[in-house]
Amino acid sequence: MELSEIREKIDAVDEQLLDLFLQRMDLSDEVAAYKNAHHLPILNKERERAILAKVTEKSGERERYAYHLFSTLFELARSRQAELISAPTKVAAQVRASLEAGTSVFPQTGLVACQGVEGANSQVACDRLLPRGNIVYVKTFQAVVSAVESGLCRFGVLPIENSSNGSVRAVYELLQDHNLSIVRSTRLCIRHELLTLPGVKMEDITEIYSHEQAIGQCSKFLNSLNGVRVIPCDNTAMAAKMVAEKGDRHAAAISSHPCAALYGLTCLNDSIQDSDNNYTRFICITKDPVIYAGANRISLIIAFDNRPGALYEILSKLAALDINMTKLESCPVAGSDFEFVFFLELDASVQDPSVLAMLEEMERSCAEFQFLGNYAEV
Ligand SMILES: C=C(O[C@@H]1C=C(C(=O)O)C=C[C@H]1O)C(=O)O
Repeated sequence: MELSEIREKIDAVDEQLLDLFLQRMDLSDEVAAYKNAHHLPILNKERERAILAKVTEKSGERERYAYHLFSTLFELARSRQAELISAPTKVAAQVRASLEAGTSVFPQTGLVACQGVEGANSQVACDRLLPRGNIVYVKTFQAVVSAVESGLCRFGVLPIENSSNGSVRAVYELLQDHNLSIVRSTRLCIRHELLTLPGVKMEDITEIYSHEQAIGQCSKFLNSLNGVRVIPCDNTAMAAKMVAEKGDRHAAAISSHPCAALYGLTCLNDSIQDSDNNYTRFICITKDPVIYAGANRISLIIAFDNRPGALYEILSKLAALDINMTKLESCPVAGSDFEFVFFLELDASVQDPSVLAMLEEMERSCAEFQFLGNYAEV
């Protein structure tokens, strides 16, 4: 048979398939109405198992394809039924409320909580995220969160991931434990310099201070040194400030370029990071779940019940809507028996009703679902 002839036949089968699929979905809608009237649950595992047994028996050597097709049909029927009869989910209701409040333009001014001191990478990020904001410096990531939660600052800026070191776990943990929204993000190219008091030579150094993230990003340089103690501190700019204030000629700081001039230090080596493509993403957080105009990125934290295909179901929904996933990272839950949560980022906007419907479906099917925000990267 010619290819064109075979394809004609496939077209005819597809037409029947589509017709039958729509008929099946109509019947499933009727089942939904019945279940609603009789207070029955949507999922009926026994019925699904019985259908699968019949289908696989009739499909011979192609049983696994038939199994997969019918499992997908059930999944579609159940998600349509949930759409018809379930109350809106918590997150979807909250997102709709944010949208109904009207999307506003990102504010130009306001107090911003920033971890560190002048010259910190977070400060450069603050200037990028809110060029006309007023910075309030605090000591820790937790203090940034508290400043925003208490209303002291309208905004807070935190590092969320680095291209060499991955996610900043401490920040994700704070986002999991507090009800905050991401309203903007930005990406900075980070260079690390080795700063000392003027006149200090490499061989004089016995102690190097910096933030844990920076230490991780300069591991090759640090491993090449002998007899040097590496001491983590709160912030790269604080490390520079400390070396300057102590006046210790055996100490050095891993810090950013502006800190040399800011704290009267000299640069001994102007590029000690493992990779020259070293980027850190920073987020701007608020207390209220606001979605500003131009939002095109969604951040989520989700967890599944431990069952086959759970992650696949989520990914297939994204693929069906042609949504690009820019991040998928699994993170072990501390103190659990190998349970994981997933950090997800999507190129999508909740202004698109099909995206919002998909998030609602995800919320229904996931054991844990946290919507961190829909925002623009600047
Ligand atoms: C359609 C129904 O609801 C769900 C979907 C099923 C299906 O698509 O065949 C089967 C059982 C239920 O989990 C039903 O209960 O019959």
